[in-house]
Amino acid sequence: MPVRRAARAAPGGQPDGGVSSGVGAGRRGRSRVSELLALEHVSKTYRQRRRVVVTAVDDVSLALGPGEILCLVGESGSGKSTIGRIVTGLTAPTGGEVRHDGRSVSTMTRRELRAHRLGVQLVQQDPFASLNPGLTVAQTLLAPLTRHFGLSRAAARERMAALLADVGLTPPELFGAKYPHELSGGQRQRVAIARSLTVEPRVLVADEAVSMLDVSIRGSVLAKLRALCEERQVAVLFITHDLAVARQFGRGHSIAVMQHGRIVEHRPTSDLVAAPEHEYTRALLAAARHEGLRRRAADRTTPRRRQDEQVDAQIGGGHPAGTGDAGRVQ
Ligand SMILES: Nc1ncnc2c1ncn2[C@@H]1O[C@H](COP(=O)(O)OP(=O)(O)OP(=O)(O)O)[C@@H](O)[C@H]1O
Repeated sequence: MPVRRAARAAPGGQPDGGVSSGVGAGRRGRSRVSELLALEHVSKTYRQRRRVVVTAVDDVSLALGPGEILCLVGESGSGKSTIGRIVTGLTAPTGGEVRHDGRSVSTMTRRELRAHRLGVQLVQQDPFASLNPGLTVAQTLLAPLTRHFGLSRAAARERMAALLADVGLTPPELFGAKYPHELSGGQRQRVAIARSLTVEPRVLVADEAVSMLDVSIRGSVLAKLRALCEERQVAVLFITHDLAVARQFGRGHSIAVMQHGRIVEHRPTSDLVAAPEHEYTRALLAAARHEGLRRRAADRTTPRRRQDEQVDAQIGGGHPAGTGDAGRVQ
């Protein structure tokens, strides 16, 4: 199926009218001065006993510039995580090319590959599974700081305290001494975000990074993540099955919708939400609206706080970088 030509959101959120997914995206991506990371006609098939079992990703092209957010949305099994794994270098594509700073990952030396993998960090769905249960928060954060940057113990501790403050976990002495099981889900995910930032990545792949969190704290974690990435000009590939979350997190940037391993629509967030062009996008939007109405109705019958509105306010409220809900620990 041909992929639509689509305008992309440039850093800062202004669509530049170019093509960023599907046929032609790579050509344009190569000419972009600000291209940081790009997939060009990437495919991934999984085989079993030499037989093709599934085409998880089929001819996908996309590009990310510094500080740019691209939300990848689609139903379960559409290939989102496979793209995330390809971008982070955890999975090799079976076709196409991945470029970092204009260099093809497939031709990189071992040293360059190491730098590529450090520069593209993954924040996963389950922070419990991604944090070592036997290490305190301080041990988790100090290791990369001393190992990769060769910082002295004192300098690493100072940097760790700043990172914990950045994700709203203060005082650092209190949180540094805790093990993952002594933290709430929201706190664990903040530690996972802080850890991914220790190596000063240029790209973050957030794969369903908040979907296990209670809706009441989801917004604050997303607001924190967005503010940090804006402040550091880190590009984000934000993977989610939830179009409502993508709409909020990707405001001013762009959304790519995936179905059966292909990107069927990739446009600036506001345009895609206001006038979806693909039938599948329209179905996703209708489902998101239905879910929103259902939650609001449930809120009216429950004297609890209106969580959806709270999430909207937290995500859309434009917390100043580095503040957000700092000091209000979830
Ligand atoms: N290691 C693997 N071996 C074989 N098939 C795989 C493997 N990993 C993924 N797949 C298949 O590839 C397809 C895409 O999977 P992927 O995890 O990328 O989808 P997804 O959109 O991220 O789904 P979800 O939202 O449920 O995580 C699915 O059909 C899945 O079963």
